[in-house]
Amino acid sequence: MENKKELRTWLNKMELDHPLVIAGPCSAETEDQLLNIAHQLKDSDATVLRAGIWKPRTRPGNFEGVGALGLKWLQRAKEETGMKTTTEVANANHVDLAMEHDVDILWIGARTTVSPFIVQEIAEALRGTDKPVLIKNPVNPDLSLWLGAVERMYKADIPNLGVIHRGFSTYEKTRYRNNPEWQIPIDLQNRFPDLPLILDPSHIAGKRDIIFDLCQTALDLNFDGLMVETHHDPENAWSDAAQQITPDSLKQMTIDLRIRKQEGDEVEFRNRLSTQRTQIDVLDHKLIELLGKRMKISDEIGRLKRENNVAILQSRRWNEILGKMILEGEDHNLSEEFVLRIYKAIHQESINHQKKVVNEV
Ligand SMILES: O=C(O)C(=O)C[C@]1(C(=O)O)C=C[C@@H](O)C=C1
Repeated sequence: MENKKELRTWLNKMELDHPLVIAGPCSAETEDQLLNIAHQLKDSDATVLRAGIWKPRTRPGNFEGVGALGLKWLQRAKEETGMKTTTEVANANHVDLAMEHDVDILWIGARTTVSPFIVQEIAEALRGTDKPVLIKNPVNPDLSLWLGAVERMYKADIPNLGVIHRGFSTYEKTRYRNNPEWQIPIDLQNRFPDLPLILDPSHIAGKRDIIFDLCQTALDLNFDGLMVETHHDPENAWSDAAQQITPDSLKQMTIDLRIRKQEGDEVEFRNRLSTQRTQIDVLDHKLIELLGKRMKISDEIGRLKRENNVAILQSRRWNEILGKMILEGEDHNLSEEFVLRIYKAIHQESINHQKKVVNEV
Protein backbone atom coordinates (compact mmCIF):
# COMPACT_ATOMS: atom_id res chain seq x y z
CA MET A 1 0.00 0.00 0.00
CA GLU A 2 1.31 3.42 -0.97
CA ASN A 3 0.36 6.85 0.25
CA LYS A 4 -2.03 8.67 -2.06
CA LYS A 5 -4.15 11.81 -1.87
CA GLU A 6 -7.39 9.81 -2.26
CA LEU A 7 -6.92 8.31 1.21
CA ARG A 8 -8.32 11.53 2.66
CA THR A 9 -11.16 12.09 0.20
CA TRP A 10 -13.82 10.96 2.69
CA LEU A 11 -12.57 13.52 5.20
CA ASN A 12 -12.23 16.33 2.62
CA LYS A 13 -15.82 15.69 1.54
CA MET A 14 -17.01 16.74 5.00
CA GLU A 15 -15.69 20.25 4.17
CA LEU A 16 -14.85 21.05 7.79
CA ASP A 17 -13.01 24.25 8.67
CA HIS A 18 -11.60 22.60 11.80
CA PRO A 19 -10.23 19.16 12.70
CA LEU A 20 -12.79 16.34 12.66
CA VAL A 21 -14.39 15.90 16.09
CA ILE A 22 -15.96 12.58 17.04
CA ALA A 23 -17.68 12.70 20.42
CA GLY A 24 -20.11 10.70 22.50
CA PRO A 25 -20.21 8.28 25.38
CA CYS A 26 -17.82 5.44 25.97
CA SER A 27 -20.86 3.14 26.00
CA ALA A 28 -24.46 3.54 24.92
CA GLU A 29 -26.25 2.93 28.24
CA THR A 30 -29.92 3.80 27.65
CA GLU A 31 -31.83 5.43 24.81
CA ASP A 32 -32.38 8.57 26.92
CA GLN A 33 -28.70 8.84 27.78
CA LEU A 34 -27.60 8.59 24.15
CA LEU A 35 -30.24 11.00 22.83
CA ASN A 36 -29.52 13.49 25.61
CA ILE A 37 -25.78 13.51 24.79
CA ALA A 38 -26.43 13.65 21.03
CA HIS A 39 -28.70 16.70 21.42
CA GLN A 40 -26.11 18.47 23.58
CA LEU A 41 -23.44 17.79 20.95
CA LYS A 42 -25.62 18.83 18.03
CA ASP A 43 -24.47 22.44 18.03
CA SER A 44 -20.82 21.75 18.76
CA ASP A 45 -17.85 21.07 16.47
CA ALA A 46 -18.63 17.37 16.77
CA THR A 47 -19.70 15.98 13.39
CA VAL A 48 -19.79 12.34 14.38
CA LEU A 49 -21.51 10.72 17.37
CA ARG A 50 -19.65 7.78 18.88
CA ALA A 51 -20.99 5.14 21.26
CA GLY A 52 -19.67 1.73 22.22
CA ILE A 53 -22.31 -0.93 21.71
CA TRP A 54 -20.18 -4.01 22.42
CA LYS A 55 -17.52 -3.20 25.03
CA PRO A 56 -14.42 -5.38 25.18
CA ARG A 57 -13.44 -5.19 28.87
CA THR A 58 -10.12 -6.22 30.32
CA ARG A 59 -11.80 -8.41 32.94
CA PRO A 60 -15.23 -10.07 32.87
CA GLY A 61 -17.95 -8.84 35.19
CA ASN A 62 -17.92 -5.19 34.08
CA PHE A 63 -20.62 -3.68 31.89
CA GLU A 64 -20.08 -5.21 28.46
CA GLY A 65 -22.38 -3.02 26.40
CA VAL A 66 -26.09 -3.11 25.55
CA GLY A 67 -25.57 -4.98 22.28
CA ALA A 68 -27.55 -4.60 19.05
CA LEU A 69 -30.35 -2.71 20.80
CA GLY A 70 -28.02 0.30 21.08
CA LEU A 71 -27.74 0.45 17.27
CA LYS A 72 -31.41 1.48 17.10
CA TRP A 73 -30.69 4.33 19.54
CA LEU A 74 -27.74 5.44 17.39
CA GLN A 75 -30.01 5.43 14.35
CA ARG A 76 -32.58 7.52 16.18
CA ALA A 77 -29.89 9.97 17.37
CA LYS A 78 -28.80 10.37 13.73
CA GLU A 79 -32.38 11.06 12.59
CA GLU A 80 -32.98 13.60 15.35
CA THR A 81 -29.65 15.49 15.21
CA GLY A 82 -28.27 14.95 11.71
CA MET A 83 -24.97 13.81 13.20
CA LYS A 84 -23.09 10.94 11.57
CA THR A 85 -22.61 7.87 13.76
CA THR A 86 -19.76 5.54 14.56
CA THR A 87 -19.21 2.44 16.67
CA GLU A 88 -16.63 -0.27 17.23
CA VAL A 89 -16.96 -3.59 15.45
CA ALA A 90 -15.02 -6.57 16.74
CA ASN A 91 -16.26 -9.44 14.57
CA ALA A 92 -18.16 -10.18 11.36
CA ASN A 93 -21.50 -10.36 13.19
CA HIS A 94 -20.99 -6.83 14.58
CA VAL A 95 -20.22 -5.66 11.04
CA ASP A 96 -23.46 -7.11 9.68
CA LEU A 97 -25.53 -5.55 12.46
CA ALA A 98 -23.81 -2.16 12.16
CA MET A 99 -24.41 -2.20 8.37
CA GLU A 100 -28.07 -3.11 8.84
CA HIS A 101 -28.50 -0.12 11.14
CA ASP A 102 -26.63 2.19 8.76
CA VAL A 103 -23.81 3.23 11.09
CA ASP A 104 -21.79 5.75 9.03
CA ILE A 105 -18.24 5.07 10.18
CA LEU A 106 -16.84 1.91 11.79
CA TRP A 107 -13.81 1.59 13.99
CA ILE A 108 -11.62 -1.37 14.83
CA GLY A 109 -10.49 -1.43 18.47
CA ALA A 110 -6.96 -1.82 19.81
CA ARG A 111 -7.58 -5.34 21.09
CA THR A 112 -8.78 -6.37 17.63
CA THR A 113 -5.91 -4.76 15.69
CA VAL A 114 -3.44 -7.08 17.45
CA SER A 115 -5.01 -10.12 15.77
CA PRO A 116 -4.47 -10.46 12.00
CA PHE A 117 -7.03 -13.33 11.94
CA ILE A 118 -9.86 -11.26 13.31
CA VAL A 119 -8.83 -8.18 11.31
CA GLN A 120 -8.99 -10.31 8.16
CA GLU A 121 -12.43 -11.63 9.17
CA ILE A 122 -13.69 -8.07 9.62
CA ALA A 123 -12.08 -6.96 6.34
CA GLU A 124 -13.93 -9.77 4.52
CA ALA A 125 -17.22 -8.81 6.17
CA LEU A 126 -16.67 -5.19 5.10
CA ARG A 127 -15.27 -5.98 1.63
CA GLY A 128 -16.00 -3.21 -0.89
CA THR A 129 -17.77 -0.88 1.54
CA ASP A 130 -17.40 2.84 0.98
CA LYS A 131 -18.03 3.57 4.65
CA PRO A 132 -14.92 4.97 6.34
CA VAL A 133 -13.15 2.43 8.56
CA LEU A 134 -10.87 3.75 11.30
CA ILE A 135 -8.23 1.47 12.78
CA LYS A 136 -7.00 2.01 16.31
CA ASN A 137 -3.39 1.19 17.06
CA PRO A 138 -2.73 -2.26 18.54
CA VAL A 139 -2.32 -2.31 22.34
CA ASN A 140 1.39 -3.02 21.92
CA PRO A 141 3.68 -0.41 20.33
CA ASP A 142 4.06 -2.09 16.95
CA LEU A 143 3.75 0.14 13.88
CA SER A 144 3.93 -2.79 11.44
CA LEU A 145 0.99 -4.52 13.11
CA TRP A 146 -0.99 -1.27 12.95
CA LEU A 147 -0.17 -0.73 9.27
CA GLY A 148 -0.82 -4.42 8.58
CA ALA A 149 -4.41 -3.99 9.74
CA VAL A 150 -4.81 -0.90 7.52
CA GLU A 151 -3.43 -2.85 4.56
CA ARG A 152 -5.81 -5.76 5.17
CA MET A 153 -8.72 -3.31 4.86
CA TYR A 154 -7.22 -1.65 1.80
CA LYS A 155 -6.72 -5.01 0.09
CA ALA A 156 -10.39 -5.82 0.75
CA ASP A 157 -11.28 -2.85 -1.51
CA ILE A 158 -12.13 -0.53 1.37
CA PRO A 159 -10.84 2.81 0.08
CA ASN A 160 -11.94 5.13 2.89
CA LEU A 161 -9.58 4.55 5.77
CA GLY A 162 -8.16 6.34 8.78
CA VAL A 163 -6.20 5.56 11.93
CA ILE A 164 -6.84 6.36 15.57
CA HIS A 165 -4.01 6.79 18.06
CA ARG A 166 -5.18 5.59 21.50
CA GLY A 167 -1.81 4.97 23.16
CA PHE A 168 -0.01 1.77 24.09
CA SER A 169 -0.19 -0.53 27.11
CA THR A 170 2.79 -0.67 29.43
CA TYR A 171 3.53 -2.72 32.49
CA GLU A 172 5.19 0.27 34.15
CA LYS A 173 2.85 2.74 35.81
CA THR A 174 3.02 6.13 34.10
CA ARG A 175 0.84 9.22 34.27
CA TYR A 176 -1.12 7.85 31.32
CA ARG A 177 -3.54 4.95 31.11
CA ASN A 178 -1.91 4.14 27.77
CA ASN A 179 1.46 5.64 26.85
CA PRO A 180 1.24 8.04 23.89
CA GLU A 181 4.67 7.08 22.36
CA TRP A 182 4.22 10.00 19.97
CA GLN A 183 7.08 8.80 17.78
CA ILE A 184 4.91 5.96 16.47
CA PRO A 185 2.08 8.09 15.02
CA ILE A 186 4.74 10.53 13.77
CA ASP A 187 6.44 7.67 11.87
CA LEU A 188 3.05 6.56 10.55
CA GLN A 189 2.28 10.09 9.37
CA ASN A 190 5.67 10.29 7.62
CA ARG A 191 4.88 7.11 5.69
CA PHE A 192 1.23 7.89 5.00
CA PRO A 193 0.80 11.67 5.16
CA ASP A 194 -2.66 11.44 3.56
CA LEU A 195 -4.09 8.75 5.82
CA PRO A 196 -6.34 10.67 8.23
CA LEU A 197 -4.88 10.46 11.74
CA ILE A 198 -7.18 10.92 14.71
CA LEU A 199 -6.32 11.16 18.39
CA ASP A 200 -8.28 9.34 21.08
CA PRO A 201 -7.10 11.33 24.11
CA SER A 202 -9.57 9.62 26.45
CA HIS A 203 -7.87 6.21 26.35
CA ILE A 204 -4.38 7.71 26.50
CA ALA A 205 -5.27 9.88 29.49
CA GLY A 206 -7.52 7.61 31.54
CA LYS A 207 -8.54 10.75 33.42
CA ARG A 208 -10.12 13.96 32.18
CA ASP A 209 -7.62 16.52 33.46
CA ILE A 210 -4.96 15.85 30.80
CA ILE A 211 -7.27 15.49 27.81
CA PHE A 212 -6.87 19.10 26.70
CA ASP A 213 -3.05 18.91 26.70
CA LEU A 214 -3.10 15.70 24.70
CA CYS A 215 -5.44 17.24 22.11
CA GLN A 216 -3.21 20.30 21.80
CA THR A 217 -0.14 18.11 21.30
CA ALA A 218 -1.97 16.17 18.59
CA LEU A 219 -2.99 19.35 16.76
CA ASP A 220 0.59 20.63 16.99
CA LEU A 221 1.60 17.35 15.31
CA ASN A 222 -0.92 17.90 12.46
CA PHE A 223 -3.43 15.25 13.51
CA ASP A 224 -6.63 15.46 11.46
CA GLY A 225 -9.14 14.84 14.20
CA LEU A 226 -10.07 14.03 17.78
CA MET A 227 -12.29 11.31 19.20
CA VAL A 228 -13.28 12.36 22.71
CA GLU A 229 -15.45 10.36 25.10
CA THR A 230 -18.27 12.66 26.15
CA HIS A 231 -21.05 11.96 28.67
CA HIS A 232 -23.81 14.13 30.17
CA ASP A 233 -22.97 12.78 33.65
CA PRO A 234 -19.40 11.45 33.48
CA GLU A 235 -19.09 10.62 37.19
CA ASN A 236 -21.94 8.14 36.88
CA ALA A 237 -21.03 6.65 33.50
CA TRP A 238 -21.31 2.86 33.35
CA SER A 239 -17.80 2.53 31.87
CA ASP A 240 -14.64 4.67 31.86
CA ALA A 241 -16.17 7.27 34.22
CA ALA A 242 -12.85 8.96 35.03
CA GLN A 243 -11.96 9.81 31.44
CA GLN A 244 -15.21 11.20 30.03
CA ILE A 245 -15.97 14.92 29.77
CA THR A 246 -19.28 16.76 29.47
CA PRO A 247 -20.54 18.14 26.14
CA ASP A 248 -20.02 21.64 27.59
CA SER A 249 -16.37 20.92 28.41
CA LEU A 250 -15.94 19.59 24.89
CA LYS A 251 -17.38 22.79 23.43
CA GLN A 252 -15.06 24.91 25.58
CA MET A 253 -12.11 22.74 24.61
CA THR A 254 -12.69 23.20 20.89
CA ILE A 255 -12.75 26.97 21.47
CA ASP A 256 -9.53 26.93 23.52
CA LEU A 257 -7.49 24.60 21.31
CA ARG A 258 -5.05 26.38 19.04
CA ILE A 259 -5.16 25.11 15.48
CA ARG A 260 -1.89 25.89 13.78
CA LYS A 261 -1.37 26.15 10.05
CA GLN A 262 0.95 23.53 8.62
CA GLU A 263 2.92 26.16 6.72
CA GLY A 264 3.41 29.87 7.45
CA ASP A 265 3.42 32.31 4.55
CA GLU A 266 4.84 35.59 5.82
CA VAL A 267 8.40 36.27 4.54
CA GLU A 268 9.66 37.28 7.99
CA PHE A 269 8.34 34.06 9.49
CA ARG A 270 9.92 31.93 6.78
CA ASN A 271 13.33 33.65 7.08
CA ARG A 272 13.48 33.18 10.82
CA LEU A 273 12.34 29.57 10.59
CA SER A 274 14.95 28.86 7.96
CA THR A 275 17.72 30.29 10.20
CA GLN A 276 16.56 28.28 13.19
CA ARG A 277 16.32 25.11 11.11
CA THR A 278 19.88 25.63 9.92
CA GLN A 279 20.98 25.95 13.54
CA ILE A 280 19.24 22.68 14.31
CA ASP A 281 20.91 21.00 11.30
CA VAL A 282 24.33 22.09 12.58
CA LEU A 283 23.63 20.75 16.07
CA ASP A 284 22.18 17.48 14.75
CA HIS A 285 25.34 17.01 12.70
CA LYS A 286 27.45 17.53 15.84
CA LEU A 287 25.29 15.15 17.87
CA ILE A 288 25.86 12.34 15.37
CA GLU A 289 29.57 13.11 15.16
CA LEU A 290 29.88 13.01 18.97
CA LEU A 291 27.91 9.78 19.22
CA GLY A 292 30.19 8.24 16.60
CA LYS A 293 33.26 9.31 18.63
CA ARG A 294 31.75 7.90 21.83
CA MET A 295 31.20 4.53 20.12
CA LYS A 296 34.82 4.48 18.90
CA ILE A 297 35.97 4.78 22.53
CA SER A 298 33.49 2.07 23.47
CA ASP A 299 35.09 -0.17 20.78
CA GLU A 300 38.51 0.45 22.38
CA ILE A 301 37.12 -0.45 25.81
CA GLY A 302 35.69 -3.61 24.19
CA ARG A 303 39.17 -4.60 22.95
CA LEU A 304 40.63 -3.97 26.41
CA LYS A 305 37.88 -6.10 27.99
CA ARG A 306 38.51 -8.87 25.50
CA GLU A 307 42.27 -8.93 26.28
CA ASN A 308 41.51 -9.04 30.01
CA ASN A 309 38.49 -11.35 29.77
CA VAL A 310 36.19 -8.83 31.49
CA ALA A 311 32.39 -8.71 31.09
CA ILE A 312 30.86 -6.09 28.78
CA LEU A 313 28.08 -4.96 31.11
CA GLN A 314 29.38 -2.90 34.01
CA SER A 315 26.28 -2.03 35.99
CA ARG A 316 27.92 0.13 38.66
CA ARG A 317 29.65 2.38 36.09
CA TRP A 318 26.48 2.50 34.01
CA ASN A 319 24.36 3.60 36.99
CA GLU A 320 26.90 6.30 37.86
CA ILE A 321 26.67 7.66 34.32
CA LEU A 322 22.88 7.64 34.40
CA GLY A 323 22.70 9.47 37.74
CA LYS A 324 25.18 12.12 36.61
CA MET A 325 23.51 12.71 33.28
CA ILE A 326 20.03 13.04 34.81
CA LEU A 327 21.38 15.78 37.10
CA GLU A 328 23.20 17.52 34.22
CA GLY A 329 20.03 17.20 32.14
CA GLU A 330 18.06 19.09 34.79
CA ASP A 331 20.51 22.02 34.46
CA HIS A 332 19.68 22.14 30.75
CA ASN A 333 15.93 21.82 31.16
CA LEU A 334 15.81 18.20 29.95
CA SER A 335 13.33 15.89 31.66
CA GLU A 336 14.53 12.81 33.53
CA GLU A 337 12.38 10.63 31.27
CA PHE A 338 14.08 12.03 28.16
CA VAL A 339 17.64 11.68 29.51
CA LEU A 340 16.86 8.13 30.61
CA ARG A 341 15.55 7.14 27.20
CA ILE A 342 18.50 8.68 25.36
CA TYR A 343 21.07 7.11 27.66
CA LYS A 344 19.43 3.70 27.59
CA ALA A 345 19.63 3.84 23.79
CA ILE A 346 23.28 4.99 23.87
CA HIS A 347 24.19 2.26 26.35
CA GLN A 348 22.50 -0.40 24.22
CA GLU A 349 24.38 0.76 21.12
CA SER A 350 27.64 0.81 23.09
CA ILE A 351 27.04 -2.78 24.25
CA ASN A 352 26.23 -3.84 20.67
CA HIS A 353 29.54 -2.32 19.51
CA GLN A 354 31.47 -4.10 22.25
CA LYS A 355 29.74 -7.42 21.54
CA LYS A 356 31.06 -7.23 17.99
CA VAL A 357 34.58 -6.38 19.12
CA VAL A 358 34.69 -9.01 21.89
CA ASN A 359 33.45 -11.77 19.60
CA GLU A 360 35.63 -10.88 16.59
CA VAL A 361 37.49 -13.91 15.29
O1 LIG B 1 32.68 1.75 31.15
C1 LIG B 1 32.64 0.68 30.57
O2 LIG B 1 33.03 -0.40 31.04
C2 LIG B 1 32.08 0.65 29.22
O3 LIG B 1 32.15 -0.37 28.56
C3 LIG B 1 31.35 1.84 28.66
C4 LIG B 1 29.85 1.76 28.87
C5 LIG B 1 29.29 3.05 28.22
O4 LIG B 1 28.96 3.02 27.03
O5 LIG B 1 29.29 4.06 28.92
C6 LIG B 1 29.33 0.55 28.20
C7 LIG B 1 28.99 -0.59 28.86
C8 LIG B 1 29.02 -0.72 30.31
O6 LIG B 1 27.89 -1.35 30.82
C9 LIG B 1 29.22 0.58 30.98
C10 LIG B 1 29.53 1.71 30.32
